[in-house]
Order: sequence, then structure tokens, then C-alpha cells
Amino acid sequence: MRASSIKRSLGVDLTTKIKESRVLLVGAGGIGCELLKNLVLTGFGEVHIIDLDTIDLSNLNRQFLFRHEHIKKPKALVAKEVAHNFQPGAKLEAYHANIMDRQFNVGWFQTFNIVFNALDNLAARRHVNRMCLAAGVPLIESGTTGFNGQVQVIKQVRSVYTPALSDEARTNDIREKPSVTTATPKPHQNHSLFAPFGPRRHSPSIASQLFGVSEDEEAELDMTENADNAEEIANLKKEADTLKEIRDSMGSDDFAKNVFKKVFETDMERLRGLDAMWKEREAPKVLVFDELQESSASINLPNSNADQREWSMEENLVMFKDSLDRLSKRLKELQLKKTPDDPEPILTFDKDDEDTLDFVTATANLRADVFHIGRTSKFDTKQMAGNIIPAIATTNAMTASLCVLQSFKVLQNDLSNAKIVFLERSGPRAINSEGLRAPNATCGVCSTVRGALSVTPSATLQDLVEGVLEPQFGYNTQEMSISTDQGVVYDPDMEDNLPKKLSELGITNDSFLTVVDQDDINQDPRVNLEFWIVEQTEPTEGSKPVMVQTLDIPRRKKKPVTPEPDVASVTNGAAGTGKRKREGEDELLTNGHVAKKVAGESAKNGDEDVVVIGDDEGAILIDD
Ligand SMILES: Nc1ncnc2c1ncn2[C@@H]1O[C@H](COP(=O)(O)OP(=O)(O)OP(=O)(O)O)[C@@H](O)[C@H]1O
Ligand SMILES: [Zn+2]
Repeated sequence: MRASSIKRSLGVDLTTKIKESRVLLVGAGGIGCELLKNLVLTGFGEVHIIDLDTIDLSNLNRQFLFRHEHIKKPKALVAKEVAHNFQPGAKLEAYHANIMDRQFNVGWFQTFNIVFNALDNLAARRHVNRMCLAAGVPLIESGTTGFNGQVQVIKQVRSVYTPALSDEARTNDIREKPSVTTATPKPHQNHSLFAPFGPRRHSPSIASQLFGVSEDEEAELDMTENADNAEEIANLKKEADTLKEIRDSMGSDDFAKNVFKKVFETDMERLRGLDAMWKEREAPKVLVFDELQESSASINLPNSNADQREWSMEENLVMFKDSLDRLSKRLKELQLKKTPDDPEPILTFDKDDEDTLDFVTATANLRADVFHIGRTSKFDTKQMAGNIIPAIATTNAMTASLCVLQSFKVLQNDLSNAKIVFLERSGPRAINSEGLRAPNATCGVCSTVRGALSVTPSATLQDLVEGVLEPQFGYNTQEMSISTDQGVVYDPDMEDNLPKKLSELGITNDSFLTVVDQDDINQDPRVNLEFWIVEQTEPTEGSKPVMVQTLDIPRRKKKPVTPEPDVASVTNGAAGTGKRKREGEDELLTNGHVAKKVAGESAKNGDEDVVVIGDDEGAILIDD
């Protein structure tokens, strides 16, 4: 019944392709569980699942294949078992392993029709990306943070750089030119799944004034007097003295009161006095310590059950005093333990440190009231101050289904209609998409030409450099370098390495090496060449120590060439990408982009040596 309705909606052709395909799912976490269920229910014939982790209690709220009794068991194995119940006919294979292990080599990747990434870290994503590009297998990359999701098809259709299409040109519309639809991701943003959402830790300024700045540091304030700034300096001095006085009262009963009065009374009175600031906005409130103290006399300290509700002003005051007391004691203790050589001890904010979180919550709430802003619960403060981005089950579910929709395009070889899909909550539409992009000549990932390098156990670096790269590809041995994942093994200053065996240099079966052309004086350098090593145990008759099929290695053009007319005449059909279009480019996005790039920007791009597209988890760095 289910199978027949799928056939009716997808058609016989696609249904057959789905049934006959063998796919790999990397990661059985939030997206992975959803995706596995989708793949199995859609009728994918063979699904291999790999995950290195075991199930944790905290996974259960969204990784719905897992139940309490599965805790501590390998994710991949449990996911396989549970998904099998959905579709007993499906062929499932599970690996409790790291996808970065050598055993999962290029040859193994080549056995799949599609690879789905459902990972949570940069290193593994980047690794799978490289393996898929080397294996020539389409990769469907996905990721979520909070309400945002992204799905992207990555496939190198042709490893040739096409200078007429800039990296940013939308190739989805170029239906009549499938040969340039090299569907590799765009650097800067879209090798990355997400802009960096890394944790940023701010010490609230009140806290840093009390617990974070040593007296030495403060003494460094420039106190040189002159007529112009005399008044300002006098004020600064006064302020410093006041703070010192307050700090000196730390440990006494008056400390919390002194801090409160300074921050919420004195400073706010002064701020209210700056009339010009409050013409358009409501002036801050002054909180009167004695009043709040009185009304909170019989109020208890909010306990841990009160984490999820907003505290009253009285409760915030009680918490303010209590947490300040706890922090003061901690600082005093640190000061007592300090030897003369130690730096002045400080306390820093950590969302998992209850004392600091209590203090920040209470202080932020008092301050919010001063500025007529709503208060937040301790729970919400922890999310905000700790920059915690929640994993949301529905985002994962939507993202996983978008992955499956993209896989249909891949299976039908309809890459010109495949999309990079963005799921977002802000903005007019939840789902936006763009076409795939052409490779960027300056991007180390997508302009690279890849091939297999067949080597015998006795092959030397010289066999590679002088036996293959120079005669077969025309590299100038004085203007090139070769590196492995461990580092450079050859450049013109490293001729000593030439007689060494490749295996001695770490160039062994299933490893990778990159050849970089540095000859930019005589001509445009070639794009990078990446080989994966296939070791031949038995050298065959007449075979050379190092062999490789002939590859066409284009050069990185520094000067743009005129775009081909049919590229420029294609109209823009990209739906829902309004937000991403730049102003003035809306009309003809595709050709506008090409024209603009050719006119100005691509020359600039051509000079970039390193393309950095984000440095946080989820992003991918590309060294050219
Ligand atoms: N190198 C790797 N090889 C195999 N599986 C991996 C690798 N790196 C990460 N994973 C798996 O990818 C999955 C990512 O899923 P998800 O982002 O939901 O992570 P999680 O660890 O389950 O959840 P959270 O990070 O929110 O606690 C995890 O199950 C993780 O074990
Ligand atoms: Zn790229």
C-alpha cells in the first residue's frame, strides 16, 4: 500500500532508482535519525549507517529512534534495528565507527550512489566532502542550528574550472549548459554550513568591574593632566575611587547595598540627567535600594524549581545579594591563596557556574527593569548568556526531508535543478533556495583536480616528480610543492627527499597528497592536483613505479575572460532567494552576477590566496 502510493507520486522510474540505490548515511544523531526513517520509508534499497557514538540520555528528546533502554548502546546499531521495523524489506548495514578511519577509503565510498552527511563537526564534514569528491559520489550535506537548517548537494561534475562563471553565479538556471554545472559549494559561506555561531562570552560590565579588573590594570589609566581634560580626569578619578571604595567593602554587610546603589541609583540618576538622550526613548528608572529592601524582607531566595519562571523584583534583589555574597567569598578565598607571584585572581562568567549565573540573571533583570525591558528566567538567561543554541526536533525533521527531496534530483541526474536549501524562521518564507554554484578558481576545494595515483611499494618521490609530474603533466620541478596531510614532502629546497620511498614519507595506501603549482611567473599556475594513493602490491609487467591516468589540469586564470553569450542571456528563475540577492542585482541575477564579476570582481578574486569561510564548528576552512 505504502509502496504503491510512493510509486504513484514519484513515478515508476524514480521509484525504481530509489529501490536500486545504495546510500551511506554518516551520523545517526538529530538529523540522522530523521533521515534514516525517511530513507527507509521512501524505499531506498540499501542504507549503510555509520556513527561513532553511543546513545546518551540527552539525545532522547529528538533522536526519536532511541529509547531509554538504548542508553549507552551504539547509535548506528540501534538506529539500524529500529529502522528495520519500519521496512523489514530494506537492506541496512550499521557501523559503530569513525567515518575518518582509513578502512572507509575512496574505493568504499565509490560503492555508494549517494552519501548523506548528518554530522555535527567540521573535521568529519570536511573529510567526507573530500572522500566524496575523490570518489565522484554526490554528497548531500545538511546541518541545523536552532531554527536554521541547510541542505546542499555537492558534486563535482567536471573538475574543470569554467572562468565564465564566477563562483557566485547561479548555475541552476543554465539548463542548456549542463557541462558547467559543477555543483560544488561556494566558499566564504557555503562550504560552511553555517556562519560561525560560536560561543561568545561576555562578562557583564558590572561583574568585571567588581571581580575582573585588578588594581594594577586600573592604575594604568592615563592620568596626565592638562587644562582641556582636567575635569574629565577628575571625574574618572572620582569614579575609580568610588569603585575602589565599593570593592573595599567586599565581605562586609554593606557590599551588596553599595554595589546596588552605585549601579541602579547613582548611575541611573546621572543617566536620567542627560536630557538629550531621552527625547525619543523613555528615561531609565532609578531603583531605590531601601524601598526594594523593605518590600523583599520576607521574600525567599528563588530555588532551583524557579529556574523557568521570571522572578519578581524582590526575588531578584534577594538573589542579587545572595549571589554577590557567594562570589565575594570565592574571590576572597582566591585572594588569600594567592602567592605574591600569582596574578590578581579574577572570577569569570560561566553559564554552568551557578553563582555567576545567579548573579548575571538577577543583575540583568534589575537592569532590564530600569530600562523598561521584560525580565527573563534563569533558564533563558543561561541560554542567552551561554549562547546555547537548542537542537530543535522539527528543524531536524524538515531538514532531513529536504535532504531526501534533493536526493531525488541527484538520482534523476537532474543536478541543474538541485538546490542549496535554507530553512529559516526570520524572513518572509521558511524555505529559501538557490541553485548550485560553479567552482571558484581560487578555492582549494572546488577547483582541485582529483585522481588516483597508483604506486608500487618501492616507488620513490623521484619516480613521482621526475617520472610523472614533470614529463606527463609538464610541471616545473623548481616551481612546485607536494604535501601530504602531515606537511610538505617536496619543494625545490627539499631535493634530499627525492630518493626516499613514498611510503617513508607517509604516502601510503589510501592517503592523499596535493601538488601545488607555484609557477606564477612564466604563466598562470595550474589549479591544485589531489591524488589518493592506490598501492599496487604486485607490480605488473612493464608497469612504472608511479602511474596515473592523464588528467586535464586547467590553470587558474587571473584575468577573467568574456562570458559566453548564452550564459549571460539566461534569465533568473531562482525562487525565494530575495534575501540573498544584493541590491541592484535583482533583475537578472544570473547574468547580472556574471557581468559584474567579469567587469570587476573576479580579477580581485583571482588574487586571493587563501579563502577563509568561517572558523567555527560547522564551517569549512579552505587553504588554497
Ligand atoms: N567522525 C564521525 N564518524 C561517525 N559519526 C560521527 C562523526 N562525528 C560525529 N558523528 C556523529 O554525528 C552525529 C551528529 O548528530 P547530532 O548533531 O544530533 O549530535 P549529538 O552529539 O547526538 O547531539 P548534540 O551534539 O546536540 O549533543 C552524532 O551522533 C555523532 O556521533
Ligand atoms: Zn569551493
